[in-house]
Amino acid sequence: MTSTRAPAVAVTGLVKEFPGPGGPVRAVDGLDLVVRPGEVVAFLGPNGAGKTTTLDLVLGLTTPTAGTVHVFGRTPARAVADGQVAAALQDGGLLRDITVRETVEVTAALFGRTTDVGPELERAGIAEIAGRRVGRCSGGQRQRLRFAMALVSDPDLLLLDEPTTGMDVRGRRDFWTAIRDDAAGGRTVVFATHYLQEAEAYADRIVLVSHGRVVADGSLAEVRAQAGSHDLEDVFLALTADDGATAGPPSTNKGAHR
Ligand SMILES: Nc1ncnc2c1ncn2[C@@H]1O[C@H](COP(=O)(O)OP(=O)(O)OP(=O)(O)O)[C@@H](O)[C@H]1O
Repeated sequence: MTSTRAPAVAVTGLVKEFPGPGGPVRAVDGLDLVVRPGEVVAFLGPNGAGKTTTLDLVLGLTTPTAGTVHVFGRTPARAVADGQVAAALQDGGLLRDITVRETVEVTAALFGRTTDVGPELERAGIAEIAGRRVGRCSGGQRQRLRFAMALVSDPDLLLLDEPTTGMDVRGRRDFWTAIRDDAAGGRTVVFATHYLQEAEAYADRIVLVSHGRVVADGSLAEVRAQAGSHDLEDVFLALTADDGATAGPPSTNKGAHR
């Protein structure tokens, strides 16, 4: 990891529109966000709020309709190419016919790394299934594999989109222990989740988005105070009250145009 004084993420006036049959769909609608190095930030919001789209923009996977994104003061593309930012995404493509170890080795090779990937396999809790073909891995094991792949470049910033979906109880506990250890070592982590208890337990800061905008941002205590409730679920429901009517079902078109 390298150290730098620029914000880990600096997003200003971010807008992303996708073409839709009834006109453009505004997935991100003027989002501002600054993440400081070393923070662990939970990105919360209802289905369709724009979380994944924002993470994709920070990774440079899509280009903004308007606004700017900087990662450690650089373009996302530059930061990704240098391995300064890495991600474990929900639907990152995996090759079914190679093994878990080979998958991580291929990822490491992309960064010119030839050293053993054993430490990453250990850290992600998949050393014991290193020889298993990806196609035979469970959903939770694939999530762990995506995590191992994200670790190979020793990124300063880790973006995680619903990282523990499909993981069992021990898997979640081990995963968050690894993440907190990383954060203690200086790594910045931004994770999107629907598990509010994970946000409460593991994030330094909570950013709640609704309709592509930030509607609450602060420590758990600050966000609770903003909504006047001690219960994060109540806070979430109060601050996203108008989402249910418009957000519709979980976005099923993820990746369709990406
Ligand atoms: N490639 C795309 N083409 C068209 N619309 C899209 C595309 N990607 C996302 N959208 C739309 O943009 C909005 C935001 O989607 P996004 O996936 O960012 O939400 P999310 O907060 O990650 O949701 P979830 O919690 O369901 O994962 C949704 O209305 C979605 O349907």
